[in-house]
Amino acid sequence: MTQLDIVDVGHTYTHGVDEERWALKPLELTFEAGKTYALVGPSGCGKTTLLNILSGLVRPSQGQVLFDGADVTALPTRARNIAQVFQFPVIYQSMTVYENLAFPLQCRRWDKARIDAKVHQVAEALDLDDRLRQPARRLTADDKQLISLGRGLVRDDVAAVLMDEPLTVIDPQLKHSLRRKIREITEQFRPTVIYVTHDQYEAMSVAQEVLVMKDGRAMQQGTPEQLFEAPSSTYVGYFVGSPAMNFLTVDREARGTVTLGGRPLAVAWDIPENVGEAQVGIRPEYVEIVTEPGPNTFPATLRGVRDHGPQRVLEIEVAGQLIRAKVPREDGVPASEEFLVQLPRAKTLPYADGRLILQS
Ligand SMILES: Nc1ncnc2c1ncn2[C@@H]1O[C@H](COP(=O)(O)OP(=O)(O)OP(=O)(O)O)[C@@H](O)[C@H]1O
Repeated sequence: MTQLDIVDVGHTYTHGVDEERWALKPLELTFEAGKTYALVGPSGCGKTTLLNILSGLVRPSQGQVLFDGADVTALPTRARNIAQVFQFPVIYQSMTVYENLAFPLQCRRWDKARIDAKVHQVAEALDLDDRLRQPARRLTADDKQLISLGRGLVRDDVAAVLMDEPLTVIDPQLKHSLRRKIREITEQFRPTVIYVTHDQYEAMSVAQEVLVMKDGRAMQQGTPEQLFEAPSSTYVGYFVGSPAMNFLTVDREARGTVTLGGRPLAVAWDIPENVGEAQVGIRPEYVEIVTEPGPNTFPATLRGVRDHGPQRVLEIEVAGQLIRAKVPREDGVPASEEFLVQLPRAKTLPYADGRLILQS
């Protein structure tokens, strides 16, 4: 496993356009050895461009790519010792599962006994050990994707495993178990993994660190918990979490205090006076339905109810603005359309001009 560094790397597919229009604006990133990272963002945000720069398929317009400190920017893909898992499983159809897993090791001239031990170790982790003698073409798409991943894992010296939307062709009911399996085996084998997806739920469930991208820029990198608890921008707050984070426009009063619909609102930390348009963000999971008035309680009106798996999402109007509360389904629906909500102070974060105000 290898650390990958992106040093001032930027890319444009069209020469001569100004940097604002580059597919990837110059950025610095470190992918630590042995960790799984997800690159997530909407279509066209630059995820594949970044992945292709790491694999060597695209030579960046500027900057350097370092593998354990060595400059690989000019090296082609085959010289980078990476494993790739694509949207569609790429396996040797005419070979058995065993032969597919053994092939990269035969190319490296490992001896038979060592190959055999390694193939069995990886096949067991992938739950494919009972199908080693089967032709690989007979396997289902999710098992074929596991073989693609396994072919990277058998190589102890692989620098990184790059995965590009690997669940695209997987049946929805199998996606959940394949996500879990990928997480388990990357934790066991600890390769450096860069996993591209446009699905924030997939990113949060597979990766230890998630990089949220927008318009060729890295918006925030952090653990799933950091992105959930403290999105650095309203964009990340909307993009990560389901339903999205609530953002409410508030009024600033003297000495950094704020009001919502004319009532005082205590926020996690103070808002300096010199910031732009102020909002507060609160996750639907933290909005509470209460019966007694108290700190940070506001009159609310129920506007809609949606079921969300074992949870229920209440659409609520507070101070003329629509927010969502996510509550356990067994809690039922408030008896009256008019009730009180509480926005717990510690979970109510201040934003100005779309950016989280940093705690001073
Ligand atoms: N070969 C290319 N030639 C010209 N422009 C390209 C090329 N590949 C990508 N782009 C452009 O670069 C930008 C980033 O594209 P990229 O494919 O990296 O985004 P993405 O986040 O991976 O999107 P998707 O999820 O749709 O694949 C987009 O505006 C896209 O149109």
